[in-house]
Amino acid sequence: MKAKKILQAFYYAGRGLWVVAQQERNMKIHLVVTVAVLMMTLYYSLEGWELAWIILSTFLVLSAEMFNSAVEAVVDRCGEDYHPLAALAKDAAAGAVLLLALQALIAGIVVFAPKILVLWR
Ligand SMILES: Nc1ncnc2c1ncn2[C@@H]1O[C@H](COP(=O)(O)OP(=O)(O)OP(=O)(O)O)[C@@H](O)[C@H]1O
Repeated sequence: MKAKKILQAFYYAGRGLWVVAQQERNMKIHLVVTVAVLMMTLYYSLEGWELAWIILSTFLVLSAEMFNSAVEAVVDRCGEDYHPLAALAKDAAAGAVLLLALQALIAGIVVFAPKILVLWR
């Protein structure tokens, strides 16, 4: 009985990932970037700490986008009419994604830029 509940929770979580990946344009962009970063990670041999930063940054951005989609859905469920609090909720959630995307960009530059520059020299 308990095992069934746990499996069900995984199913709902997986369904959430699947639906957001299918419906949200920004999540599709994040996933394309994730595949590109994965390919770069396989191409360049990364140190343990570099790999840890890339994996952490990637998962943080994807998770933030999931939360952003959740906030958007809840706000839209509350009503379509304009409300400053609805704007604040959506803008703040989008801001969180932006902050983590910037952090991921910086981590990507710190890790990959030296390796790419070596190839150009
Ligand atoms: N009900 C609302 N009341 C006030 N402002 C809103 C409302 N809905 C959306 N907005 C404003 O419009 C912006 C864009 O909202 P929208 O729901 O289109 O999200 P989005 O970021 O474009 O996401 P997506 O297009 O991926 O669903 C919000 O960040 C917010 O500033």
